[in-house]
Formats: sequence, C-alpha cells, structure tokens
Amino acid sequence: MLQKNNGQSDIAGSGDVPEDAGNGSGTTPAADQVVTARRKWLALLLQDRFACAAVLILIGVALCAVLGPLLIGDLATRQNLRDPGREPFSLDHGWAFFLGSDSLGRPVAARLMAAAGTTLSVAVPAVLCSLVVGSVWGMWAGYHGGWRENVSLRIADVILSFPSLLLAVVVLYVFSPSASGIVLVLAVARIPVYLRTARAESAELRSRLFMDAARTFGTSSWASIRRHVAPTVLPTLLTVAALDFCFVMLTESSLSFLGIGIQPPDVSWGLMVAQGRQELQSSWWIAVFPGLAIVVTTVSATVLAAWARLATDPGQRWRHGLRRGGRGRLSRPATGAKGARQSSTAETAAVMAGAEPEHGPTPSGSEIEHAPAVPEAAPHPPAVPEAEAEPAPAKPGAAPAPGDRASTRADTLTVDTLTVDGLSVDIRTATGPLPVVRGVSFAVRSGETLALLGESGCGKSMTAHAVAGLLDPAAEVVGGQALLEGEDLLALGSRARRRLAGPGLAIVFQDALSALNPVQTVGAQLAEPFRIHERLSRRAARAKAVELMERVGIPEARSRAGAYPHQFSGGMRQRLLIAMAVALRPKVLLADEPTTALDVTVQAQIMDLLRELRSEQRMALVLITHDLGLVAEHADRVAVMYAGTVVETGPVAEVFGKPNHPYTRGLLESVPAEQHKGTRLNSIPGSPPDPRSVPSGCAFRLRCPMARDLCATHLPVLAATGTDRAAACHFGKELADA
Ligand SMILES: Nc1ncnc2c1ncn2[C@@H]1O[C@H](COP(=O)(O)OP(=O)(O)OP(=O)(O)O)[C@@H](O)[C@H]1O
Repeated sequence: MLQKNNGQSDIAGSGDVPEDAGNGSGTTPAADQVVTARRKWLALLLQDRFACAAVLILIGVALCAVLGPLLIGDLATRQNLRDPGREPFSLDHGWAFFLGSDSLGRPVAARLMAAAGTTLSVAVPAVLCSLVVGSVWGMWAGYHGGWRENVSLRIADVILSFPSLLLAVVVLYVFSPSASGIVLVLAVARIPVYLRTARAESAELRSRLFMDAARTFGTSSWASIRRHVAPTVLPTLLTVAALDFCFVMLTESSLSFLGIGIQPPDVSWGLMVAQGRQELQSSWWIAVFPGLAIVVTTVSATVLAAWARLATDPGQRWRHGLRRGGRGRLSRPATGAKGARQSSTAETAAVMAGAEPEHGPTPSGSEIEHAPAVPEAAPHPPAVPEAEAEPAPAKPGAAPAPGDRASTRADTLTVDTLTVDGLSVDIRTATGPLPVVRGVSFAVRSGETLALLGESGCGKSMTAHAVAGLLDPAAEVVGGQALLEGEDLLALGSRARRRLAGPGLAIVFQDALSALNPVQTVGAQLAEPFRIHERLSRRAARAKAVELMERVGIPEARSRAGAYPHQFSGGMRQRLLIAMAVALRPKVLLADEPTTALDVTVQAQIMDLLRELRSEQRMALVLITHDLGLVAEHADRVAVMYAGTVVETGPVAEVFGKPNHPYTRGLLESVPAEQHKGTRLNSIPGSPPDPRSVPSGCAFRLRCPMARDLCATHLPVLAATGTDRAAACHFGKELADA
C-alpha cells in the first residue's frame, strides 16, 4: 500500500536496497553493473559478424596510428632515389616495401602507417567537435522551438550556403595551413549538418506524448533532452557522423592537393592520394592503397554506426538475431515472422536486461493481461474500505440507488483541491483566434472523482491540457484560473510549475504507447519521477519503480522493469502509465480517456485500479470521457461539456436521474438501456458545432427540442438549479422543477 512517510512518498513492502549494499564478492554493485553492461554490449556485438570485422579494422587503424611512428622510425620519409617506383606484392626488400614504393623510393606501406596517425588526428576531432556541438545545439533548438529554433536554423543556413571546401580554402589561405586549422574549419563547416538533423528529430519528439508525460512530473528541459531526446536522436547522428568521417578525409585530401592541407614532410592518406594521382598510369599503387585505406576505414565506421543504431534501438535489436541466419540463441524460430520478431525482441531485451533467456518464455501480453489488478501474493491488499466498495453499475438514465456514493462521500469532503474558474483557451489560426474552451468552471475535492463528459471535440482534452500546462504552442489560455489548493497553476512560472508537477498534479493519457518513451526501459521511466523530485540514486529509484509496478499489478515486476513499452500489452502499458502518474502521490490526477483503447474487461481492471489508488492516496480524480456508463459507474460528480463550455454540473446520480439541461437529457436518451427495450432509441439531431461556427446565443439551440427565440439572442450562463447543481440553460430551473 502506498503510504505517506515524513512527507516523502514511500511504498511499503520491500524496502529500498541500500546504496552501498555489497554483494559479498568484494566488488560494489555499481562496478558489477558496469561489468554486466559491458558483457551485454559485447554479446550483441558478437552476434553481428560485419560489426565485429568493422571493430577489428578500426582497432587495427588505431593501432597503426599509435604504434606506427615507433615501428617505422623515419622509413616513411627516407628517400631512396636510386630505386623509385618499386612494384607492390614483393617481400624481397622487407615488409615496408610490400605495397611498393613511390617516385622518391619511400615505402608505401610505411607511409600508410605514418599517414594513419595524421589522418585520424584531423578527421576524428573534426567529426567529434561538429557532432557534439551540432547535436546539442540542434536538440536544444528543436526541443524549445520558437525563436531559438529560427535563429539556429538561419545560422546553419548561412554556414551551409558556403561550400565547405571553399570556406576551408579561404580560411586556410588567410591563416597559415595547419592540422588544428583544418580541424577547426571542417568542424565549423559540418556543425549545420548535425544541427539540422538533431533539430528535425527533436522537434518531432517535442510534440510526442511521452515528452508531455515527462513534463507533468517536472522534468527540466535539459533533463528531457538528455533522457528522452538524445537516446532517440543519437543513433541517426552516429550514422551521419560515420559518413561524415569519409567526407572530412576526402576534404582534407583535396586541401592537401591544393597545398593548404597537411604539409610535407607530414603525410596523410589524403595527401598520398593527391600525390599519387599524378602517376596513376605508371604507378597505380601510390594512390590506390591510401584510397583503399580511406574507403575501408569509412565503410567500417559506417557498419559500426549501423550496428550501434540497431543496438541502441530496442525495437530494432531483434534484427541482430535474424542476421545469424537461424543459428544461435537469437535466431528466428519456426513460428512465422511475427512470432520471430516478438520472440527475438523479448530474448534480446532479456539479454540486455541481464536476464537469462533459459528462465522460460516471457509472459505474453494476453497471458499477463488478465492477472488481477493486485496480485494475490502482493503485499498490498486493496485499500478500498468496505463502505467504499463499488455498488452495482448504475445504468445511465436510471435513477440512482438509495444511499448512492456521491451523497455518502460528500460528508467527508470539504475543501476543493482543484478549482477551475472561467478557463478559456484560444487556438491561434491564420484567420484569428479560435475559441475552443469558453469559460469552463468546475471543482474537484480530495478523494472524489469528477467526470468531464462530452462528445468528441467539445474541448475536454484542451481543458485538461491547459490545467496541466501542456497546451500545444498554437493554443493559448486567454482567461480564467486553475487553483490547486489555492495556488493558480496558470500564473506559475516554468520553475514553480516543475516543482508542483508530479506531487501536485499528474495526467494519464489515452494512448499509453505514445505516452511512454519507446527507447527507454519501463523501469527507467518509472524511476524518473523519483530521481527528479526525491533525488534518489539510480538504484534506489529503480527499486521504487519495481514496487510501483508491483502495486499496479505488473507480474514479475523485477524482471519486466528491464523491458521496453512495446513488449507490454495495451492494458499493461496503461497500468505503467498510471503508475508513473501516481508515483509522487499527486493531489490531483487528470485521466484523459484512460480506457478508450481497451476492451471492456481490461477497461474495468484499469478503472478499478484508478479507484483503489484514488482511495489510498486521497487524490482528486478528474476523469475525462465520453462514456456515460463509465461516468455512472465510477464518478461522484459530473461536468457535462458542450461546444467548449460546461452546460451542466452536479452529483452523477442526480444529473443522470433528472438532467437539468436538454443536452444532458438527449445524451442519456441516446444510450441503450433496459427501460428502452422495444422502443426506438432517441438520438440528438445534427452534430456538435465546429468551433469556427458556433451559433449565437446558446450553442446547443440548433439541436435543442426546447429552443425558443430567447436562445438565439441570449447566451445562457451556468446557474444554480438545485443544491450542488447548475445548468447553462434558460429553462434549467423549469426542467429541475418539472
Ligand atoms: N491544434 C489545433 N488547431 C485547431 N483546432 C484544434 C487544435 N487542437 C484541437 N482543436 C479543436 O479544439 C476543439 C477541442 O478539442 P479537444 O481535443 O479538447 O476535444 P475533446 O473533447 O477532447 O475531443 P476527443 O474526445 O475527441 O479527444 C476541437 O474542435 C478541435 O478540433
């Protein structure tokens, strides 16, 4: 059971594993983790023979660069004019002449080794500098958007408008040619390539739900970039960097050919190609071998980057298994392509998570979906008191059972936790502001469930996003307040908002797959709120994450914490999202259609879980839905929305028993129910108005059977129609008294 402990959220049951807990082997757990992580990467690398070959080649090149000068002494520069242009593939004059000699009698093999060091000392720093600066800049610009993005792109455009070779020629002519000068010029010239790539991917990620989810528990912009943007963008950038490696080497060779690159007696592969080009017909080997060195090194870097891209993308790792052509542990099983993908992904992720695949198959989504919300063996019995146990579902339209939940709970509820007052949101469009939320007001108290009910497009999500501070940049709050225990959320600066996010207000989104980061394990994502707000170590936060997973009914939570969102079923993903939202025991939880994409069985499990958590944590729950059945069964009070405004509000049982607004009445009459059996179902004629063409006066009047002339000229306001009830209808009181 989740318990409050000295102001800190704590989950009773398995306590935190102490940070410094030893493992009995004399090594620290942190050191063990590093060793295990290295083994995992090595295991993945060994599954790809091309990547292995690429690594060996690159290690060879690096060794040549480092050890070459020691092995060859001055062989690379010593001229032997009596014996120039010696042909390759003969060991008569020693290994140094195996690849022939150039027109000055210098051995090509020795020169290749000497040149490896010079070439790498230019290409590697140039690529690394442009990669680091361009990527960080691009991710920052893309994440924030607006002027930062525009200014960054214009700077990139200016740099890109100069051909990089021309830029290098101009700069190196003005300043004297040197290796560090070449590195600097090439690094600057290539920054826009990374900037643009990182910006584009980051801007795309900016609008993804899992970024919104991170913002709801107060992740700062740099932390979001580091944890969510960088892991997604990096694989692409690494591939670009590998290709850039070739470009930089070739540019350096062109500069050397022009006499402003590497200066003799130093030698680089590019310079060797440039010098050998003049004698290509008579002594082909002088240019061909350094050319081959450039190609082989570049291809190796590209292969390694492609491997890294697959290895760091959890959705792609299964390909490593398939590449082995059916051999080995991660090979394609004989159950068809889909099965192969699932199995390989699960096993590969198990390897990455440090689990032994021999432990048996990972439970499939369908196997684990029907697990009870609270596992039998879990140390967290459901905390719903007997008195709060759910009555049989109320049928929409039917009168509530005597002693309904709303009226019994009302005794214990006094102060509103969240009060939304006159909230208005506009969307900026080319033709001017478009009002999509108009003066919405409602209040919800601790331990209570308020349903925001309405047809699609009536502004429910906009309202929730405005309160949570997650509005699209095109949308803007133009009026109203959202008071969380008296503090206006809409007036807070971003820092104060981050402090409050998570422990104050959290949100559960409809599409759990989009709301979870696909390239992070669920354990890492669930640990994030604890790391940010409680500053827990990685290990302690992870332990809390596992406890949370157990609490929301994820079986085998400890081993499943290392899995990725796509390895869970829809219902389990929704549980994970709920776990993430309630991790910091928020005072208010906004649940935006949390069960729409789920089947009825899973829907019931998720709603039961939300109810249990609400009771345990005494949260105020705002349930956003268009499902009247869900409202009847799970909400205490309801605010019915139409065309961006609240048209009726009150206790669910009373509103559904005797609606005071013709729209609510129409909604209830259009739902099939026992008492409608054998009669023709009524439906509201027409459809909700587009925000661009909301009728004058009452927005519902064109569909309303009670509309009069007054409705076209006077906008009805939300007015009391009874105790704790209100309706925005000129005839609300009439309906209430009927
Ligand atoms: N970026 C946008 N640009 C223009 N209009 C928008 C934008 N986002 C939302 N809208 C409009 O705002 C209105 C309210 O949208 P909102 O998503 O809040 O509706 P909703 O009641 O949550 O619907 P649903 O139940 O389908 O999610 C809709 O008419 C929608 O078309």
